[in-house]
Amino acid sequence: MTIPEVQRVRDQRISAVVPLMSPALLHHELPLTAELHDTVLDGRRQVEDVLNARDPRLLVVVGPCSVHDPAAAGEYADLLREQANRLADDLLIVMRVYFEKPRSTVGWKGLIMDPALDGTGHVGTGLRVARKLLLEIVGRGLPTAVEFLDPITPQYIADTVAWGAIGARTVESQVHRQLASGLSMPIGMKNRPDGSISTAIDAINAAAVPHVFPGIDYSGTPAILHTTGNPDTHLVLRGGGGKPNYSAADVEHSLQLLRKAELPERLVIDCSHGNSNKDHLRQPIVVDDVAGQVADGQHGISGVMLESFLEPGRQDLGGQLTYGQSVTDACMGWQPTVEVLEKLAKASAHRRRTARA
Ligand SMILES: O=C[C@H](O)[C@H](O)COP(=O)(O)O
Ligand SMILES: C=C(OP(=O)(O)O)C(=O)O
Repeated sequence: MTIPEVQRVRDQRISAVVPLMSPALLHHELPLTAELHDTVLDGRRQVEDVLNARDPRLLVVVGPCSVHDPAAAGEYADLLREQANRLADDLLIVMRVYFEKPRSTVGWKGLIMDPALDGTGHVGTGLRVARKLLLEIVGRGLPTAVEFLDPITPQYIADTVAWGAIGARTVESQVHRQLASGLSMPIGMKNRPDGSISTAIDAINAAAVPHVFPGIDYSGTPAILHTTGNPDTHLVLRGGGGKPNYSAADVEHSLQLLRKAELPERLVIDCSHGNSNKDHLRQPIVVDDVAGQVADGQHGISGVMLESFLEPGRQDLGGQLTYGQSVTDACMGWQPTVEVLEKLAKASAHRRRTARA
């Protein structure tokens, strides 16, 4: 085939191809120092210990729905760090530092895909900004959590992450299950947006075993990746299908499904999304219920997820932005977040004390 013939069939809907630095180049520019490396490993070990009941604390994955302004996320991390230290006997606090947003249809896809927030899609800049912020947050001693959405991005940032999620919209995808099987940290599998829990259980089983699939290596070269399987995946209940699924009966039902599938009986409850009907004012109501279950000795609840930022609510992109307010889902403001964390710490302390007695 001549080159013009190839060009008539190839890349017919690609309007531009822009070079992107390799993961190795970005790591060289923004390295994970030996000290930060130990902090990441320690954060992952603590999450694993909570999930495997070697540590009686409650895992709390908390932070903005998405990062759109690294300065505001950094300020939030400073505040959260104080709470993480203060409540460390009872809670293992991990900050949501979410850069990739899966959309139901279309919308802003997060800071990695669109760091200028205007659809220009400077992914190289997005990866650089994301890695820099993750390193800064790890440098404050806070473990970080992200959703892994694109199968290429983990090579650029996953070394900074202590807990990862496969989201409700991708939990049925083989690509994401394969990815989870090779990721180095515990991964939460969310129930599907229609509420299906069995799909997340299938994902846990699929990610637990080795897979072979094409991807890129650290140098950015196409490679066939052979994974070992991830033993630290777990269910995340986020509500769905128009119904919440955080009640004591829902939790018991999910634990039964896990038992039937011969999987560890542990789960995380996302107090936002389908469990709050995306109303940030409902998150504390969900927390009240979940804290009650924990205090009553429900050991199947390993953790909770909260969406929280400096300012309550949400705003649309496009106009003058309010500092510290979410541009995706509505978040609790800072003060209610502190109150909710205290409530969860008390519940966790009570569960630990009564288990010992
Ligand atoms: O967490 C954020 C959103 O719930 C998710 O990205 C889907 O958002 P959308 O339904 O507004 O697209
Ligand atoms: C998109 C998210 O959640 P879900 O996949 O549950 O909708 C999220 O946690 O940001």
